[in-house]
Amino acid sequence: MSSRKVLTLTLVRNSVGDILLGLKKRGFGEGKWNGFGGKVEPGESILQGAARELTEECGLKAHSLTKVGLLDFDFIDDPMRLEVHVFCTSDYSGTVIETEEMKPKWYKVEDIPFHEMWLDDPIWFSWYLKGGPQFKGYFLYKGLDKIVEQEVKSTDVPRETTSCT
Ligand SMILES: COc1nc(N)nc2c1ncn2[C@H]1C[C@H](O)[C@@H](COP(=O)(O)OP(=O)(O)OP(=O)(O)O)O1
Repeated sequence: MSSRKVLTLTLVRNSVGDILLGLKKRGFGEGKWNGFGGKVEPGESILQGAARELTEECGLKAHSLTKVGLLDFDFIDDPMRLEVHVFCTSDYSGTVIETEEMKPKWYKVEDIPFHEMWLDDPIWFSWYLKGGPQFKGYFLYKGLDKIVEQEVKSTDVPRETTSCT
């Protein structure tokens, strides 16, 4: 029987359009640049989980978050599906800090280091960057370094911005 883990992933852009990524220092995805996020904890909503993880991992407080997509990840020989809810925000306060989990850095969009990120990132990132309705992606990994099935498509669900206060 299969099971799933619900996670969040938040992409922050500043007033000049740069993207904040974090170098994961430990655990799953260690050594890769990614947005900020993690598991949704019991008793919190997905939005609350996304806001909490953002603060825990880079110090920023999101005032609102925009849901931009959903990514499902399966892994051959592992019954656990990862359901990753993708958010973005430019509505935040605070100072970016390095934490035990992440080393943050601002990137120009044209300099996003896809060669040091998850293999799926270059496939769905353009759906995030171009705006429009929410996207939905599916990836089947063999190990952590090979994708054997992939699909990203647009949904008819508009992006939705929700206040975090
Ligand atoms: C498999 O492909 C993935 N691609 C991308 N782009 N992002 C992924 C992938 N798998 C997981 N993620 C994201 C989802 C989360 O934002 C993090 C993983 O979070 P983590 O497992 O570290 O969750 P935490 O709750 O922070 O974990 P601990 O508190 O146990 O460290 O990566």
